[in-house]
Amino acid sequence: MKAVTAFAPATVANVSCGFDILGFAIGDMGDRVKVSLSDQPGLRVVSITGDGGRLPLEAEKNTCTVAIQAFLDRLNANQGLDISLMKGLPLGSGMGSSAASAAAALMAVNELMGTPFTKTELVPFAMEAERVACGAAHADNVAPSILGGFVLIRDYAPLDIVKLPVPEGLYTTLIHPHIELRTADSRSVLRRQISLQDAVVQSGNIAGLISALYTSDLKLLGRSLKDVIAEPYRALLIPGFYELREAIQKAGALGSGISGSGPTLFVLSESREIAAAVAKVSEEVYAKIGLGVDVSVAEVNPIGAYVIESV
Ligand SMILES: Nc1ncnc2c1ncn2[C@@H]1O[C@H](COP(=O)(O)OP(=O)(O)OP(=O)(O)O)[C@@H](O)[C@H]1O
Ligand SMILES: N[C@@H](CCO)C(=O)O
Repeated sequence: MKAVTAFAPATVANVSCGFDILGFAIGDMGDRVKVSLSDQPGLRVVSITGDGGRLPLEAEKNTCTVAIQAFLDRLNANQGLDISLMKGLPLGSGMGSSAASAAAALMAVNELMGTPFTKTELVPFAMEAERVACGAAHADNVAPSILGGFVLIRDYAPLDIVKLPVPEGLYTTLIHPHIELRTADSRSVLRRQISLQDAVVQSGNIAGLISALYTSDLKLLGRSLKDVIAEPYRALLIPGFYELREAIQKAGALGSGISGSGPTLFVLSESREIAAAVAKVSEEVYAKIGLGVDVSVAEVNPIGAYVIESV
């Protein structure tokens, strides 16, 4: 039976000031999904590795199968499919774990079915998976995971996705303290209303960030990494957040923020050396706090999801 395997990378959603509307794909860590044609009707998750046995096998709960079901529904198709998921990302980390599974699954099934959709057209199917994973159909992880690079979701109704330029010489340090934060939980601490003053501050920073990407002005990019909407509430859920931020600034970073809904922090730097220095001070801060941490340095992933093998 024909089978296709695809990969989709980790993502940094929000990029500080762009709550639910900005994200970028990062590095070469991600999830792999194999989708095989089957004689049996319906969708089956036949195996999951790398998740410590924690992810659901039920088709209506796993983000791979939820996304594929939305894809098949749009085609009015009811092809039986077997799905194998190889998790490469930690759950509840803020690195777009649920999104990477959905994005890889869609790349694979799209290839298997003769590529009826463009990459951009796959995004709404992956958003349905996010709705199941965290209660909100946000696109700022799934869109960059599928498309690569920096992506703006200008509007959700109707969906308007804009690919943004990736400036050269940008390095990201990802700091993942060993706690787990469910996106649904870190969305529940947010305020439903914001003040006019905060709206003005946030708009200025989003505009600054977009401008910085087009002009490759890395200092402006760093200055624009400010979030007055989500970070003040989510920072309280991340041990050592303010201490870490101070150490990061002293190490010479351009700026930093919470990756997606946390607990991972992303830090942007203009050289690999500074990004490595940020990694070192982060390990020191967490050693002092007594909490384990994984730290890595990566560049923006410009490609996004891709097909690895079609047999
Ligand atoms: N294939 C899957 N991969 C990952 N998570 C999945 C998958 N299928 C279902 N889920 C559910 O999604 C939730 C994990 O998503 P969550 O949004 O908390 O983490 P994340 O994707 O790493 O974070 P973030 O969206 O902040 O980047 C878990 O509750 C998990 O059960
Ligand atoms: N924009 C989403 C991203 C989750 O990774 C949030 O901040 O809740």
